[in-house]
Amino acid sequence: MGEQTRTSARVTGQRDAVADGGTPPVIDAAFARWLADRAGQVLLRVRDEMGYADGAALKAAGDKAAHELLRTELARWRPADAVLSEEDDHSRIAWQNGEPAARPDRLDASRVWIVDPLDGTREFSEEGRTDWAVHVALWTADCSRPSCLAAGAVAMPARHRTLATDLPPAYPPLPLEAATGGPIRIAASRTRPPAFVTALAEEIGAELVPMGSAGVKIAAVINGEADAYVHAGGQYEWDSAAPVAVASATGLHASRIDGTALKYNQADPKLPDLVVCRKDLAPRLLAALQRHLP
Ligand SMILES: Nc1ncnc2c1ncn2[C@@H]1O[C@H](COP(=O)(O)O)[C@@H](OP(=O)(O)O)[C@H]1O
Ligand SMILES: [Mg+2]
Repeated sequence: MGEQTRTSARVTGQRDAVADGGTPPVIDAAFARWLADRAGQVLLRVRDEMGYADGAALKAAGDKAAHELLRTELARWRPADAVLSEEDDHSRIAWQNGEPAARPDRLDASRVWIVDPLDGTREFSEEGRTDWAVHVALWTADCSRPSCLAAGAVAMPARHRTLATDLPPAYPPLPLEAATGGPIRIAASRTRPPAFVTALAEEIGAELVPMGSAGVKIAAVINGEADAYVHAGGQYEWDSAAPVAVASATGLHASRIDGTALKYNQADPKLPDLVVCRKDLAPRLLAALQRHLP
């Protein structure tokens, strides 16, 4: 290939890249933000184009469009990395007698992107609701960060806000009421709050703040709109990986509700419970949780 051909191929390639959203950042955390934002733009377009008359169709179309965008861009820009996506049937494990029937390749990979193309799917399908998100996290085998999450981004497109580990938000301010032992605010599922969270809130005199999406709830703790997010009874790695990466980078506490570490890229992607809260609240909350473990 002559230099002129090479140059024009480079220019054409650059034009194509710009048309599709440009060349992404090289740094993983900035790439995670870029990717989550791009999927968020796709989701806003799907909402605009379809409207809200058929909620089930809107949910399915949103899940599919965001998943395809993430899969395509990860294959294009991070081809050597493995992916665990909520919407990817192949990434789910078939179990035989309590063992994985086939070991997924990601268990031997050194870098795995754990993505939830649309978290808060129900809220996405309801007109006017902004509590839904795109999650993009990077798990690495070298495990230099909490829970081995090297990078993460949570895009909240309908709020025009993205939180990511490249520019972790400042540690949230300590509200005077909470600092002096007053009521704390616990973000909880608006549609299926675990029964024990209600009991826990009563015991410690906390107020429950209902909202959709695990990512949006953890973002609420990061932003200081809530003091904690407590969940139990079922969830998967993709529901929490990205927001936990950002919360940890911000300086918040994140663990299982029994206080043990959150582990990602496990054979079984179920990760049924977690607590994210300000560090100063963690001892009080974990002690109360011990009395309410489901
Ligand atoms: N008991 C449960 N079992 C499995 N997933 C659950 C769950 N409770 C919540 N989730 C998942 O956690 C995310 C946040 O839920 P909620 O808004 O109710 O707090 C949702 O993700 P998706 O929207 O990606 O499915 C939801 O499906
Ligand atoms: Mg989810």
